[in-house]
Amino acid sequence: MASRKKPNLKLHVPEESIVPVIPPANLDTRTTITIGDKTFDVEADDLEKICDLGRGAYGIVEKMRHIPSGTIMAVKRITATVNTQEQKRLLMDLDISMRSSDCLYTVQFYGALFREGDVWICMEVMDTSLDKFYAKVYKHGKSIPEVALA
Ligand SMILES: Nc1ncnc2c1ncn2[C@@H]1O[C@H](COP(=O)(O)OP(=O)(O)OP(=O)(O)O)[C@@H](O)[C@H]1O
Repeated sequence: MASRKKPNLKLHVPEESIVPVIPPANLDTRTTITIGDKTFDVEADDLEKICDLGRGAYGIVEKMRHIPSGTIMAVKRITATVNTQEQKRLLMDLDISMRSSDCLYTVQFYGALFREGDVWICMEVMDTSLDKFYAKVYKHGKSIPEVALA
């Protein structure tokens, strides 16, 4: 069998861009968001749903407009029940979002807030996601290069 050269799929993330962030112990019903040079307060009541973006194992993701500023964002809504496993999962999700907020290869995390027991994670909207894009690529008989997938 011919030997295949292993592709270099390592992503190079500069050390200084990895900033450890501790998830907030008390999420509030509002959060302060900074996008570029604009900073504003976001309250769940100021967010209106535009459409559904998708559904994950622990929450639904919706495209929303922050009415006062006109900012469009993706909001992942996770129902916080008393189930500790779910709480853990939720905090892990938040933690990952926050930790990776400076990574070039992930969406920008804007902030999180509590809404009637649910946690809303606000983030940058992607043009598409791998699950949707992959289906299009496959339909056209194409493939995604491994380096892009990595
Ligand atoms: N920032 C975003 N912009 C656009 N679409 C998004 C965004 N985040 C999630 N989605 C869409 O919503 C779907 C569900 O997202 P979610 O993060 O909940 O999925 P998951 O990682 O597959 O699930 P889970 O983390 O619950 O196991 C995604 O597959 C994607 O299609």
